[in-house]
Amino acid sequence: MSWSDLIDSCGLNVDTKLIFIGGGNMAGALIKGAVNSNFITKEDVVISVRSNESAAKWIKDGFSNTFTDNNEMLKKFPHGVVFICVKPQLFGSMVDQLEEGILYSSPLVVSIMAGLSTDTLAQKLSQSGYSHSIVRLMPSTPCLVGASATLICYNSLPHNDRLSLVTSLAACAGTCTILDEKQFHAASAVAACAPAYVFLLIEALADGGVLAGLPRKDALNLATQTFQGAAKLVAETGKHPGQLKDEVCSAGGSTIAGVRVLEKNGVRSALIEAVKASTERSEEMSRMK
Ligand SMILES: NC(=O)C1=CN([C@@H]2O[C@H](COP(=O)(O)OP(=O)(O)OC[C@H]3O[C@@H](n4cnc5c(N)ncnc54)[C@H](OP(=O)(O)O)[C@@H]3O)[C@@H](O)[C@H]2O)C=CC1
Ligand SMILES: O=C(O)[C@@H]1CCC=N1
Repeated sequence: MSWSDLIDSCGLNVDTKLIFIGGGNMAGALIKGAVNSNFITKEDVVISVRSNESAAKWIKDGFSNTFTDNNEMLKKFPHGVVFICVKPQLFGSMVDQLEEGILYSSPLVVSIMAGLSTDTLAQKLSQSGYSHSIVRLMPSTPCLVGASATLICYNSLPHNDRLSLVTSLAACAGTCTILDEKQFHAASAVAACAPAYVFLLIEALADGGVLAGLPRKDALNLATQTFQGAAKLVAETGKHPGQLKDEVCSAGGSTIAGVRVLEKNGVRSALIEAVKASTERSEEMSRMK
């Protein structure tokens, strides 16, 4: 189903837009992924950014409804589903600059901001006249290629099947998992932060190939395909990754020699600690005012 079919089935006006406050890396991946998968068109999208430079880029990419003034945008499009995509640290000041009651007619507000809880969001957004459900969406940049493990939670179920607007957006960008907000910090670390860990691992694997004499381009292609292949094998066989690792390691062979070095250097522990640190930082951000 496309966005226009969905808004019709939710009883919303045919002109209901997706309004993005913030059009940076994450909103960009989400929007462009959804356009590429034909879930939305560029005309369905309205975006606000802070700088003229960013606005010019969006307009050049064919998103003509781009603004640098949130009040002007929300007055022109008062009935849109609003996605808040600014950095969490800027949320408070962004809302303080909105005119009182300006979100009164929005059918749904969705936050992609890390950390900030639905309670914090609901409390702050009430000054802008918003009093419906708050949905949190935690995508990752692989949205751009339809391969994000996106998370969703909410403080109360949006009425008239409006949650489907968000689950469908997530589903067109990969997988969509609805969970309890209590699990959101940990799940965000594994699903939304960890792509950065994996990019680092791919880069390091390629560096190893270069050290061993491969041309950089070949090393990077091989490392990328290796990660893709290994992830696909886990997903499609359902086998435990430990068993799949054992199936690669021949007795006295070359793989176990490399595995020994990974274990000696604490790669397992480093990943575990990284998830713990990202989870704790997200919890810390939730306490920001
Ligand atoms: N990056 C990621 O992988 C993920 C990020 N997130 C969340 O997404 C949010 C955005 O992150 P990310 O995209 O990486 O950050 P970016 O810095 O790339 O983007 C932030 C955007 O917000 C805009 N902006 C800043 N202030 C305002 C304002 N007052 N009104 C309108 N727009 C404004 C900026 O405009 P300008 O371009 O002009 O500076 C920019 O386009 C964060 O809350 C983050 O927690 C969630 C999941 C994954
Ligand atoms: O680093 C961050 O805070 C955001 C949230 C998840 C991914 N990037």
